[in-house]
Amino acid sequence: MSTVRLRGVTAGYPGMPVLDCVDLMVAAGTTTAVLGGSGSGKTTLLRVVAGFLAPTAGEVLIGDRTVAGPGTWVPPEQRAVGYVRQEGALFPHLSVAGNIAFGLPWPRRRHRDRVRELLGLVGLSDDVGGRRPDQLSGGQQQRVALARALAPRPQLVLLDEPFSSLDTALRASTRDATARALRASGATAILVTHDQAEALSFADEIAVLRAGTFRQVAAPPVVYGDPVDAEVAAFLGDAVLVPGIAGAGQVVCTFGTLAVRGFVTHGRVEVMLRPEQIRLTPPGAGRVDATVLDIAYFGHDAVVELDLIDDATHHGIRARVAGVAQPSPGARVGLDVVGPVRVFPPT
Ligand SMILES: Nc1ncnc2c1ncn2[C@@H]1O[C@H](COP(=O)(O)OP(=O)(O)OP(=O)(O)O)[C@@H](O)[C@H]1O
Repeated sequence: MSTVRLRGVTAGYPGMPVLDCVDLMVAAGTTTAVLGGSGSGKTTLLRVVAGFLAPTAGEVLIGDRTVAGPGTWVPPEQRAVGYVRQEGALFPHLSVAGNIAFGLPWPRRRHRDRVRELLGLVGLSDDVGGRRPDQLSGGQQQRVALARALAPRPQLVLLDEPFSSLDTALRASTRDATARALRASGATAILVTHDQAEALSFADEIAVLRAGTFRQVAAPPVVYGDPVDAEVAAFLGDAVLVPGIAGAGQVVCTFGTLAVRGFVTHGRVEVMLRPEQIRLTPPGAGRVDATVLDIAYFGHDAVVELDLIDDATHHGIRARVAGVAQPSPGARVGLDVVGPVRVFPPT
């Protein structure tokens, strides 16, 4: 396992700049999820780290070794990096065992014990080894692709949206098996995804990529609870945004006076809270009253759309509540706010 560092990396394609002076540090044995929208440069970043694309500026270090930088270029096959793609890209003519053994150094390709160990590592039984890839489910194929990538004990594993082609149930189980296998192997990993929930649940750190640069790199609870700006907040999940006046650790807004987390700019601000911070009460028993407009029921919880009128201005507010007791559209309810909120300079 190795620490991975990108320092001032700029990269792209002819006439198409993509990454602009990007810095990133992934500590040895940890997983960082690079989260970004379509076309934000996630795959380009992985290609630079793997050695399929040379940066035009900056350097990439894997462990203590510079693998790309001014005057330095280590080809992909000498970087000890495993790569798992969206579709596992298994060799169709080889058995599962043959696919995994393909990832082993040549003299060890006949080592059945290592293949068995790798199957166990990704949560597959021995008898799967004799099957062809087309006799496996999509989730099993992705696990085999991971086993093949882990076979040569790489310093670093790069995962390019490896769960995106799987349905919801298979995605969760394959993701858990992958996380367990990575932890057990001790590999450093970079996962790219555009799925917020996946990034939040899978990684030790999240790096939010927008417009060619990292807007925030931090642990999942920090990027979710303390996003650097309203754009990152909205990218990480549902965000309730209302105007307010801030000062001395608190903010006055349509919900009344609320405690603020983190640094507080004084004066006009945008107040951000998450829908699960809003608790519904009987009318008159909360901080303010609102009218229920609509409810989206998801089983485990429900999202309640509310109309909150403050000083003749209507605010559309979203609350996430437990799925059992929901109000009906048209009902009046009270609203309470749980925990501190975040404030940003007004846009
Ligand atoms: N080979 C290429 N030649 C020219 N432009 C490219 C090439 N590959 C990607 N691009 C462009 O570079 C930008 C970043 O692409 P990249 O594939 O890194 O994005 P991404 O974040 O992985 O997107 P997605 O989530 O849709 O896969 C996009 O605008 C894309 O069109």
